[in-house]
Amino acid sequence: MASMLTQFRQLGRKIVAVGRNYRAHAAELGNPVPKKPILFLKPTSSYITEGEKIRIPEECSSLHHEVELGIVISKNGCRISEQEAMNYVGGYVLALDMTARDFQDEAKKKGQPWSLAKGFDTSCPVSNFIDKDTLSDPSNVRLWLKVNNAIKQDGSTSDMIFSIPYLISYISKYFKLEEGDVILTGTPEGVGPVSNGDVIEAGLGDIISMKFTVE
Ligand SMILES: CC(=O)CC(=O)C(=O)O
Ligand SMILES: [Mg+2]
Repeated sequence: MASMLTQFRQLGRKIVAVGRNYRAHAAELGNPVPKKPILFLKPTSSYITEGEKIRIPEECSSLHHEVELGIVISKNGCRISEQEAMNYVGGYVLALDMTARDFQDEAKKKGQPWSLAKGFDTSCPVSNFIDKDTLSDPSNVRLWLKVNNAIKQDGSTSDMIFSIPYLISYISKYFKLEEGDVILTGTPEGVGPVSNGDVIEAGLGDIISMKFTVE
């Protein structure tokens, strides 16, 4: 299991991301609270790990940070029940769902997909793999993020609207989940812009932290 992070990158498995899974984040962007999970995909080419830089996409004028808990799937499954769901979790990663907010706002207005806003190269920085046993209660863990040492996001996964078992079950009704897939579970409030040269530091309680520079 220790090599799972390398493995999921090599497998090139999909990244399924959940939007608006925290009421306060939906409210801060003036979005309604969803009745069902909002899903979108990020390409595996968007992954970066520590040491690599976050690049502002061409013509983007508002690149936002979103800190999220990522679930790493350990085995293939379709139509997984909520009761069985946690048996499909191999571990976790701390992730940033970097978002070109101006692109997303424009896409929303025009009813277009979010692919460019969410899936550009370097839009999915991830931490080292976190073993399942290291995170005993993923439903109640602090998620925090600082920009240039100033705290911007400080939330808890206990505020998720849709639980981890529910998300795994819901997603697997539509997408076959495969070993190495990652589910990004949404961001708490406090999202905001970053600029060239900014240093983003994020953490999951005191279990893991990671640092990325914007360039
Ligand atoms: C408004 C969003 O970008 C949705 C999203 O990604 C989230 O984490 O919430
Ligand atoms: Mg997000």
